[in-house]
Amino acid sequence: MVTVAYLGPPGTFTDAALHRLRADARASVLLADAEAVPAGTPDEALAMVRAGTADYACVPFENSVDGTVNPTSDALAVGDPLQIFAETELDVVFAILVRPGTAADDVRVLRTHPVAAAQVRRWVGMNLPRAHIETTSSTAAGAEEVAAGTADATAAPARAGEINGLVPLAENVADIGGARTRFVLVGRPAPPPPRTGSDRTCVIFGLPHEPNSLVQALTELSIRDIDLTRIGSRPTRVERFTYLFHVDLVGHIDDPAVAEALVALRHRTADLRYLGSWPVAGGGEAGAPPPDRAEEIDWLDRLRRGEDAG
Ligand SMILES: O=C(O)C(=O)C[C@]1(C(=O)O)C=C[C@@H](O)C=C1
Repeated sequence: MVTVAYLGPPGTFTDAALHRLRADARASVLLADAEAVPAGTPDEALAMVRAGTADYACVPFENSVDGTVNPTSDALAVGDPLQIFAETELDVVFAILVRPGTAADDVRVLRTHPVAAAQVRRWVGMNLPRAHIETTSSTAAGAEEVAAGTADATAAPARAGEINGLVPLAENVADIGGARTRFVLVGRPAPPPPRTGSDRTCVIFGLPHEPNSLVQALTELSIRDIDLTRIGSRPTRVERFTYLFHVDLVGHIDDPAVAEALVALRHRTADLRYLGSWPVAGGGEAGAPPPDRAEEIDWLDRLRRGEDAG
């Protein structure tokens, strides 16, 4: 039986993302009849995969308002290598959940996930004037705390309220409309899903403290017309003030341009970690796909065979 760890408890956005992955034709092949096991943090879910107590982990990866989900990125960057096999995206809107009978004026402590807090802070400031926002491990953990009486309110998916016997003070709350979060399905290294023509590849690497090292690494992508969709740096936490670069690019390891760029990046960077190539959510557009160079590769093959290359 396949086991999939996810950022729980039940009722989180990640729980909803896992449901969506189960319904996705490609990801459902990996997740058929999978047993879902809640974990307290992305790190814990990924550690279960590394330890072999789970086959996959479903974790939040990137939010359109708050950016990269750092606890996930940091956990992917160190420890035994892991690989991303699928992604899904969810619209993120919040219900402000309270125990029945709580009025807006009664809310002193609102506890929710830090990424959720970043998306409702303005609304809370305007509508819950006495509330102080504190952070907790997930939105649904916030809902459990409200049910237990250790917080007065949370910002969470409406389903977290149904599960925990809470009621909404407000629904469809979001400081910036149209926010989305991207979630990924992570497993131990294995052949990536086949190239679809609308794929993403993720790498993490270190760079020597030398002039131009970042420019040179990025030039390996730009000269091959490879589109970057996300770049960030995070402290290595090993040596003070040294960083790892996290890069998402458009294309698949089986795209010749991406394969060449990976070889070149491996040469120019330190500790390059390949985090996988996988189809973009919903078969949507990833961005400009890398050129396929089919004509040039054919030309090279003909040269190798000693044929008239033209
Ligand atoms: O706490 C949850 O419900 C989560 O699934 C985590 C998470 C995140 O890390 O971004 C997911 C989506 C929302 O952006 C807020 C929180």
